Amino acid sequence: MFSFFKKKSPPPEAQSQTAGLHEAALADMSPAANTAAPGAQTATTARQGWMDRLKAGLRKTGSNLTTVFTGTRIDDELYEELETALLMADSGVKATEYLLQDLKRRVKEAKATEPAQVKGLLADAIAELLQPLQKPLEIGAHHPTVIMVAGVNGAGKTTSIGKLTKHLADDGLSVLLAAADTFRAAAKEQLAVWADRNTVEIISQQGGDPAAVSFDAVTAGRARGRDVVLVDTAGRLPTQQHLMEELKKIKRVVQKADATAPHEVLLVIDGNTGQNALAQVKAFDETLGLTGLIVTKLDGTAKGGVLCAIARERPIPVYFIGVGEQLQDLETFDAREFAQALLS
Ligand SMILES: Nc1nc2c(ncn2[C@@H]2O[C@H](COP(=O)(O)OP(=O)(O)OP(=O)(O)O)[C@@H](O)[C@H]2O)c(=O)[nH]1
Repeated sequence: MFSFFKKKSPPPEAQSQTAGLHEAALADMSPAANTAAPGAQTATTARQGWMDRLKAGLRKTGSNLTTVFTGTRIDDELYEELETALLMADSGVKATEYLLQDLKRRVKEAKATEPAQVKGLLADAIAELLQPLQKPLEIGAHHPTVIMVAGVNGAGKTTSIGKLTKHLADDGLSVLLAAADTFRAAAKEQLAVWADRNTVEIISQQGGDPAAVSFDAVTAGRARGRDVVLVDTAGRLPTQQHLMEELKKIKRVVQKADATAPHEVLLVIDGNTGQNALAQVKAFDETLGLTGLIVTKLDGTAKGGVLCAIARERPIPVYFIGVGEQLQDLETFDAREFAQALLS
């Protein structure tokens, strides 16, 4: 299932041999991929299943927004209700103001007369606002690609790493997990369950230093020729200065094992925490320099608008979103799909 990852182009000499595979990989990447390719039908069906789960997951956020359009007139009251609904969805003041202005312009241009049309135009405005967040995770430019994963306690880091590992392994990529969460007793075991399940290796150290575990994992990943090294770090709050310093140290030590690493620094945020998640993005970005986000627990939350706030205030790519605890509940982020699911 290549739709999850964009693989970096191989060098020119290798390109001719792998052209078919590479083209297939890129062709399938888009959710709206051409259905003529072999296996594309299955991919389309899987994506449809995902769209249904996404719609169900975002229902709570979406229902507050869609009720705004049940009236018969496009008037100040409609825009005021919409403003409240966007703020309630944790879109934040900046994104809400931006969306309202953009929407009014679109309504004027389209000469819309029905609230239902305005709903469609809002979906367009949200999709365009979220577009900069849509970017595939690239694997293959480095061997191994080292991905460091951080986040506050309970955001869903370990679960997301497990799901990601499974998807990578399904794509034929070899994965080595670094259990650098040496604080939480069960974290290593939790990763080990995923490692067993996915037949991937895990590097851990009883009560060890997280930076040392990460160093060992990157070194082992290089020596063993693995495609990806995933580093799971312990949960921490951005206000815990010493723990934020520890993250910087892990990053520095990873760089010692491979001067080009980490190639990705991901933050996992719990979508349920709304504006707080935005504050986490800003704080972790300032400490670590984030390259991507994974937004979990968008199922059952009324705060899914936080993605609009992120797009407006700290547009870091959202590689994946999660709408449940099952493996298939983590998928690539698509701006238009998200906007459509929100306003369906
Ligand atoms: N509903 C829902 N639950 C999720 C999702 N992602 C993760 N979870 C659940 O959230 C809980 C915490 O997930 P973990 O992966 O242990 O979180 P963590 O960030 O590794 O936690 P710490 O290591 O304590 O910081 C678990 O019960 C997961 O099953 C999601 O997308 N939706």
